[in-house]
Amino acid sequence: MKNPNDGFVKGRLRSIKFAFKGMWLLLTTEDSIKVQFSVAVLAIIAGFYFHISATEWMFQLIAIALVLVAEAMNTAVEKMADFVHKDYHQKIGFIKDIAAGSPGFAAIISLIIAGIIYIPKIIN
Ligand SMILES: Nc1ncnc2c1ncn2[C@@H]1O[C@H](COP(=O)(O)OP(=O)(O)OP(=O)(O)O)[C@@H](O)[C@H]1O
Repeated sequence: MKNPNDGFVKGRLRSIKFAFKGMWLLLTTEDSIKVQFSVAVLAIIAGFYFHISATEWMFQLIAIALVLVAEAMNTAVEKMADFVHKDYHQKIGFIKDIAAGSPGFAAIISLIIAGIIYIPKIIN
C-alpha cells in the first residue's frame, strides 16, 4: 500500500522491492510458474548449445517474458477470484477460463518462435 509520507524516490524504491517480492513469491509458491521457469532455463541452455544469433536471443527472451508475465497475471486473477468468491460460481469459472487463455496464447506463440529458431538447427 502507498505510504503518503514517501517521497518520489522512496516510493519508487518501495515499488521495486514489492516487484522482487512478487517474483520471489511466484517462483517459490506457484507450480505453474516453476514449470514455466524451468522450461525457460532449458530454452536458455538450448540457446547457448545451438549458438543462436542475437536476433534469435531477443525473440527467445521476449517469448520467455511473455509466458512468465501471462502466467503471473493469470495466477493473480485466480487468487483474486478465490478471495472474492471461494465457492463454485459460473461467473468465477468464466473469469478464470478467460484469464487462463492469456498464458495459452503466450505458450502457443512461444512454441512457434521456438520451432522457427530450433527446428532448422536440429534438422541440420
Ligand atoms: N469457484 C469456481 N467456480 C466455478 N468454476 C471454477 C471455480 N474455480 C475454478 N473453476 C474452474 O476450474 C478451472 C481451473 O481453476 P483453478 O483455479 O483450479 O486453476 P488452475 O489452472 O487449475 O490453477 P493453477 O494455475 O494453479 O494450476 C477454471 O478455469 C474454471 O473453469
